[in-house]
Amino acid sequence: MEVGGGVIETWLKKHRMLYIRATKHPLILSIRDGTIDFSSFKRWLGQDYIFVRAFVPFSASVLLKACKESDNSSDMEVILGGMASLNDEIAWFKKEASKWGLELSTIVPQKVNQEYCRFLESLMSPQVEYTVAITAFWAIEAVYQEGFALCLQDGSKTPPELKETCQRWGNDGFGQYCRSLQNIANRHLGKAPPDVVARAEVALLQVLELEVEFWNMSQG
Ligand SMILES: Cc1ncc(CO)c(N)n1
Repeated sequence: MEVGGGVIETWLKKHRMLYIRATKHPLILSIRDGTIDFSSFKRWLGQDYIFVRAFVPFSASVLLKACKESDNSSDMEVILGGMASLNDEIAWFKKEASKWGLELSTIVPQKVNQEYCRFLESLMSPQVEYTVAITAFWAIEAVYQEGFALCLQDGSKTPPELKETCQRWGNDGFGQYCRSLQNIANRHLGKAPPDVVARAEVALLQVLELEVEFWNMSQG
């Protein structure tokens, strides 16, 4: 509702090309036009399960920072809601993997995935400000929401086997959650000192670049 006119919107305009590379990646477009190679999807599924497991402690660290550093108690509730759906998401990955005949325990994280997980770990440090961490947190969720929502639009030819995956991140509820995160990030960016704002922008760019590489990796 408040979304618009904040620091985030300025950054999305400034870094539009990179944002589009992350949200309209050829792999996402191939899901939407139905030409996706299922072996790419399976590679993505296995790697993303590992990523999501690393995303859980990162989310917990953002929650902890919100409790310590935010002046608004609703921040904690929004982040907690996201964590609750992560619980469901992990169960979903297990079910989906068995559907595709993937043995999750045998999956080895690829280099890009390791890098992304290390980046999350670096943001978990207590020295990283809440404003920086929540900006990265928002970006990680928003890229998936925007990408997968594209695959659900009218006229998309998403294969029926992949509809559920697209629904998971592309649904309206997840979209609303991302807008809440965006509002939170904007509110904190609006009152943060310039050095913190600069670090949040760097974190956003790192997320977008890692997201592009994550899709590239999945495409093989
Ligand atoms: C790589 C990646 N980025 C973002 C999300 C969630 O938004 C995810 N599950 N995986």
